Amino acid sequence: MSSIDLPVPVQRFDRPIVLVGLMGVGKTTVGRRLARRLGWPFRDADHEIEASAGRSVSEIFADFGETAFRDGERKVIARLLETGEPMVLALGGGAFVSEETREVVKANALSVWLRADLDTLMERVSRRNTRPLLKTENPRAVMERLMQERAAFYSEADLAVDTGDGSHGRTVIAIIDALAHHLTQETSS
Ligand SMILES: Nc1ncnc2c1ncn2[C@@H]1O[C@H](COP(=O)(O)OP(=O)(O)OP(=O)(O)O)[C@@H](O)[C@H]1O
Ligand SMILES: O=C(O)C1=C[C@@H](O)[C@@H](O)[C@H](O)C1
Ligand SMILES: [Mg+2]
Repeated sequence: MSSIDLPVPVQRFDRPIVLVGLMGVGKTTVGRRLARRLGWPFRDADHEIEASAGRSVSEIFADFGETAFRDGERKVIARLLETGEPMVLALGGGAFVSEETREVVKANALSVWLRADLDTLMERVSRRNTRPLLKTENPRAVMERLMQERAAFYSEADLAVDTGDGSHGRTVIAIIDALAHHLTQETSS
């Protein structure tokens, strides 16, 4: 499929698209596919921090602490979005909690909150043991708490898309449909 098959408002859209949401919801894997579908570059805030620190996210948490990770996260996201280049950018799960990051995203990009229920999230995060916040006795309780604490921040995103229990491909289509709808409403208002 080429970009010509995309809805016209989406073909014309040229601002960065930022994916937000909880760990395991699909920001990285869906974001990469969405970028491919749009013919745009894909960036992932976690991967950018890892590349600049020369360490994994878990190692950064262990060696420098969460506060240092959050500082680096804010800087990386601001630097990526300052360029104004069209890209799909997957944020780390906690990045949108920062007011500074929410402001940078609002000024430079369109944001999409990817959602899933607790059971789906726990099933998805169980596939890889790379998330320092979930290396605890009761990761489900941590996820449930983060879900409650962060909902108000995520709800500031421009769009919300349920990832359901379907495939990555279906989520990409749902994002493109929601974007087309949003852009059509924006131009008619
Ligand atoms: N829509 C989907 N349907 C089915 N499986 C999915 C879907 N989205 C993501 N997954 C799977 O869930 C797992 C977690 O996805 P991913 O790593 O993209 O999450 P993330 O939001 O980037 O998490 P983190 O915030 O920890 O980086 C992966 O195994 C991925 O293949
Ligand atoms: O939800 C979070 O706070 C996190 C999500 C991941 O993407 C990483 O940024 C890190 O593991 C922290
Ligand atoms: Mg990710």
